[in-house]
Amino acid sequence: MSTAEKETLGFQTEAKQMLQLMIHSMYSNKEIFLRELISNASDAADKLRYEALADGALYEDDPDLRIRITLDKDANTLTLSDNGIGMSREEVINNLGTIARSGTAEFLKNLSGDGKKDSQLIGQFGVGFYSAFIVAERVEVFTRRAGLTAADAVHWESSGEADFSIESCEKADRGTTVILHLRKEDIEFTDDWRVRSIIKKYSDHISIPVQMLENVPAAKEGEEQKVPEFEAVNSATALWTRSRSDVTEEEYQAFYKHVSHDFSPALHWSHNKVEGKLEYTSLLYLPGQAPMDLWNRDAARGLKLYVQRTFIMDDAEQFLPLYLRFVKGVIDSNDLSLNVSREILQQDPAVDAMKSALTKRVLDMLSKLAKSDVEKYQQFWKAFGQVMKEGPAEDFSNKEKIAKLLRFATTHDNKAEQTHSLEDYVARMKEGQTKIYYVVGESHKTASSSPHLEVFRKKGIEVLLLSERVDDWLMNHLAEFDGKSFLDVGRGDLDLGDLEDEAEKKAHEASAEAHKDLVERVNTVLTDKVEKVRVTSRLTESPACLVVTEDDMGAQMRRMLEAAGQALPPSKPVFELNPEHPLVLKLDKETDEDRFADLVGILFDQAHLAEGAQLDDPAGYVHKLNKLLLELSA
Ligand SMILES: Nc1ncnc2c1ncn2[C@@H]1O[C@H](COP(=O)(O)OP(=O)(O)OP(=O)(O)O)[C@@H](O)[C@H]1O
Repeated sequence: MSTAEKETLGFQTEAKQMLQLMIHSMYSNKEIFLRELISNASDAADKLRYEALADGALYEDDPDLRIRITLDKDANTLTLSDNGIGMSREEVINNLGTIARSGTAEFLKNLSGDGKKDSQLIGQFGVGFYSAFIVAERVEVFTRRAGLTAADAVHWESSGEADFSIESCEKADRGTTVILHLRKEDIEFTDDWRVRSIIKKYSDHISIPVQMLENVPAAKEGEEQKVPEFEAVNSATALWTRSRSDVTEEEYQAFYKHVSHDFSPALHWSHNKVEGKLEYTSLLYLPGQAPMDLWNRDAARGLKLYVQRTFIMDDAEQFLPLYLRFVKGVIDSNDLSLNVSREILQQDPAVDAMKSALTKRVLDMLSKLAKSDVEKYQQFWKAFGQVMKEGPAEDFSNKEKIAKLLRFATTHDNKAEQTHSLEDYVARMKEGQTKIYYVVGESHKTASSSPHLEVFRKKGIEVLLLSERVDDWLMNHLAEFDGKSFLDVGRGDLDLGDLEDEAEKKAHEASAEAHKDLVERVNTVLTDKVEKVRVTSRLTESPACLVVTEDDMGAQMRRMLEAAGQALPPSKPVFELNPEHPLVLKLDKETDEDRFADLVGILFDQAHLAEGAQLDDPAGYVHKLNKLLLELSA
């Protein structure tokens, strides 16, 4: 087929669904389409400037980059035209033909049908160009890539339903023109005043002029009518180059939406000019919500990099560590060369120095926020706490700082929300307590009802309740806080240090001695399954529990690695019995060895269940239990 012929191509199935959803959920905030289109045009100008660094001819005698918006009340159209990089035919198909990106199916599953919530989600997913269909029943794009000939231009058209068409056309000037054929009910977007106010509201920070035709008064009799010229509607200076005191909160928020493609407002930001050995400006934002792809480690991340006001690249991930991948923003450096590449960034010592300064900047911003606005900090922690927990392993030098930013659920209030800092914990430590105790469970419920907590509850000692996958990993790297080491209460011998008095220690030794025979009998039954059996003082209500040996990995870590398909050496737990418990007392008196073995088996399996573990032989457990129940009722 010759490229001049008109070709009609279909959107993917999911794409249709996305478009419909977007049109319906954005009806209360229609005007954002203009922000999205201006944002794309501004990115196109940035890209042209960047490519022109290597090939000045791309400017084609038209170096003044700008965006123009024209309105036609009669035709009911809004036209947005830029002289940026433009698109080739292939780029048009790739960029405007695939609404559905990776994760669309997953995303669609998350929708609730509640317009307000869904519109937030759609924003998070990023609708970009397609937001044009919120107000337009038909959209046409005429585009020519810089460097190609006028005959290489492309005309794209769609009514946002099943398909779009694409054909070759002539376009003398480089760049992209988007024509929105507005719906009847959206005629307001041909109103000059209305459109100007939207530009001021959302796009004032765009660094190139967004122009509209000036309003000229009708000529008086005998005078010549003045022809209107294009004039800039926005202030057209890169926002980060302005001084902090000159930028309003609304402007910072509008700029955030431009750099992050996030529809919801930023939570907080930090804007700084650094002078001295290294000279750069940074504007770093904390998003208010986690993006869809936060857990995809290959997803785009990092800052927009500018060198001396010239856009160089999106997603410059070299300037922040992975655990701060949620931070969005801009860095503008005076020290890097304009033809810097990702490879060069990786080797440049100036980049390392900037990375450590920016990391410190983000951690300081977080610690200030935690002090000044607890509610906002909690919102941050809810969205990004799990990512922050990767910090101590990745960034050893800032371990102490990160540790102060961590928040935990604890037995202080037993709530699932992670609201307690380690500093709070330390301040509440008992006299004589030298360790920070924690328990790890599959869920908050399992952790908070773990039998290992019984003695701690009795003594009023606070324990951190950990239940996220990353927690075991975090604890392995944290090791200590404020000179106090962390101790997993489900691991090794119970070590209460000075929290246990002499009399208690003596009583425990005496009990161990008194139950030597019982321990030996239980050991014989479980011999292949346990490392060891012993009596315990950590239980007050449960008859028995499992303990991980000192040098074994935690049960949670083990389950995680096994789920990932790793073959692990078998591990055997220590089985601890509560000698005060009526069931254990009964066990001690049991003379029938078969029944004794069944009862031991049940206690052993129950100890697994209390940990949230799966039983190796659930049917065997049920069988043993039913047998005992029948004997009981006989
Ligand atoms: N005016 C334009 N000039 C050149 N390319 C454009 C223009 N508008 C859109 N594009 C291309 O189309 C792509 C898709 O645009 P779209 O707005 O849908 O997504 P995006 O800007 O990449 O991300 P987001 O959806 O988060 O806004 C852009 O990445 C860009 O390559």
